Amino acid sequence: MIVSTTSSEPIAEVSGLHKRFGAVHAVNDVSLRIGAGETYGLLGPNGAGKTTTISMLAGLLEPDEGTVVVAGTPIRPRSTKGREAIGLVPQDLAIYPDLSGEENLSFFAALYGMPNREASQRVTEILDVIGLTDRRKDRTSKYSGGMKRRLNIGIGLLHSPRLLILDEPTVGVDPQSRNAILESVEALSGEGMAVLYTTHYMEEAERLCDRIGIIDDGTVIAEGTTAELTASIGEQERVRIEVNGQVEDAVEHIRAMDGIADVGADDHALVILASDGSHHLPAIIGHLTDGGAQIGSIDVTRPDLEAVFLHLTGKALRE
Ligand SMILES: Nc1ncnc2c1ncn2[C@@H]1O[C@H](COP(=O)(O)OP(=O)(O)OP(=O)(O)O)[C@@H](O)[C@H]1O
Repeated sequence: MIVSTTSSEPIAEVSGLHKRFGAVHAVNDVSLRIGAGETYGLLGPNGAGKTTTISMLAGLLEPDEGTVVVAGTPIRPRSTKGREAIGLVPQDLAIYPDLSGEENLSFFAALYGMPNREASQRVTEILDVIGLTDRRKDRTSKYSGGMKRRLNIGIGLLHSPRLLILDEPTVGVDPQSRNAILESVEALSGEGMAVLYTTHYMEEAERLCDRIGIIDDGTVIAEGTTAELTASIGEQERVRIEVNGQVEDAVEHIRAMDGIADVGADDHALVILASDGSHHLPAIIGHLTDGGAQIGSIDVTRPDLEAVFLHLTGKALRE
């Protein structure tokens, strides 16, 4: 298994977590570290153990075994110590439909015991981060599902946690809200927040996460950057070039280039496999056009996290 560690100040340190529900070993020896300013993605299908892991990380569920330390403080379910460092945004919404977005945030700020002046400034900041400033006065019963989800994230951010935990925050939200959520996470990470992001959408993990743990059946089966994970399965980039004219003569020439794994041809196209196929494109195109061929479409397919998951488990990430 690839294991990569963060180089920044560790904010979340999870070691050897186990949780069983009867015969189900929901979380089986999960360890991970997340540094300041780092977004860590826990990527896995439904039922893989993501929610159970973060419930233990946030101190809501007692692990059978293992330890959690956040911002230097051990987290234990029966103690509130260290909780102020954690912002947990669960899948379930906890907002009041009769209150506006702004009133919801102010209500939770008061609940956290924030002095009025500090609260009002923080609420303004949060509305900006989650992109709801212009809708702040509307009752949340009028909000779309995505806007409610964004407000839920805002509530998790009120007390300025060092670690923000988001449990599948974009499931069932409209594209505009989805984008707003991804942009908020990028901005928060840029400001130094550690983020744990669970998802079964590989595009989100690829876009947001500095490192990704792939979880299946309660076990993190691989961990690394997207590039490390895709490289680990030894799959190549596939470059398909549509060509008007003869391609057979070019096949041997391209095959002899350094770094080319294989070349195939049919009547109208060359298919080239290489670990860094796009890097070779200029030389390949130069060779083809010098030989009088006309180039049509060029299509580069890179191995992605879906391919990694399939390779490691024999299953598709999405059902
Ligand atoms: N309270 C519980 N009692 C019994 N089994 C549970 C409980 N919570 C979770 N499980 C089981 O543990 C396993 C992991 O569930 P978990 O919710 O952590 O997965 P997940 O990756 O978050 O998936 P999802 O996206 O569906 O929430 C599943 O088999 C689930 O049915």
